Amino acid sequence: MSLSSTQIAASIDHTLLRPDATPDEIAQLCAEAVQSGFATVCVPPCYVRYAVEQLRGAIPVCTVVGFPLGYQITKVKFFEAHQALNDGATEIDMVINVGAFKSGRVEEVEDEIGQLVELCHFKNAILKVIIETALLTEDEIITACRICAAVGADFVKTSTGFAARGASVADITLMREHLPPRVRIKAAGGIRTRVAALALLAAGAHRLGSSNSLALLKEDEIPAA
Ligand SMILES: O=C[C@H](O)COP(=O)(O)O
Repeated sequence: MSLSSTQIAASIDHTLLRPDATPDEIAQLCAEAVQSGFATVCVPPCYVRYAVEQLRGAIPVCTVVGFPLGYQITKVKFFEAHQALNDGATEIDMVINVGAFKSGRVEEVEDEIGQLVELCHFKNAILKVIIETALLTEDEIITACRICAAVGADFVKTSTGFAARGASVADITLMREHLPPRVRIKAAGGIRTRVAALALLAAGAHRLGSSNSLALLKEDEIPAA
C-alpha cells in the first residue's frame, strides 16, 4: 500500500499514555499533532482538559477508560468516560474486562460495551473498544468482534500497548473478516515503523495508535533486512 505521509498522519492517534507523562510532554504532543495533521491526540484522562485547552479545537482529543487492565467495574468506567466527555474528549478507548470475557461472562461484557456506546453516542462521541488481542484466542477475537458490532461500537481496537505484544497484521485480517464494514479497526501497540504502519492499514486498519507517530511519517526509512 502506498500512502503519503499526510494520509498516514490522518489515520494516527498521536499517543502519550506513559504513567510518568508530564504536562510539558502533553503540550509537545499537542503541538506535534497540529503540525503533522494527526487524527487525534490520545492522552490520559487527567490530561483531557489540558489537551483541549492546548488545542482549542484544532485536533480532537481521545482518552482511555478502564485503562490499561480493563478490570474496573462498569460503574467506574461509565463515570470515567462521562467525566472525560465533559472535559472535552470526543473519542473514548475503553478496555474490556478480559478476565470476565475469557471466563464466559460474554453477555456482561457486551452489556458494559453497550452502556458506553449509549453514553458516547448521546454525547456525539466515538467509542473504540480495546479487546487486547494478545490475551485472546482467534475464536475469542471473533466473539469480541461480534459483540462489539452487535451493540454499535464505532471501532474495535487491538491493544493497550501494555500487554506482551501489540497489533499484528494477522489480528487485523481476522478482525476485518468478522466485522461489518461500518465498524472500523484501530491497530495499536508496538507500531514503530512506516512499513509496519502501512502493512496494518493495508490489512484493514482504519486508525493507528502510536506513541512513536513521528517515526511513522519518515519516508527515508530503510526497510528492515
Ligand atoms: O494506543 C495506545 C497504545 O498505548 C500505543 O502503544 P505504543 O505506546 O506501543 O505505541
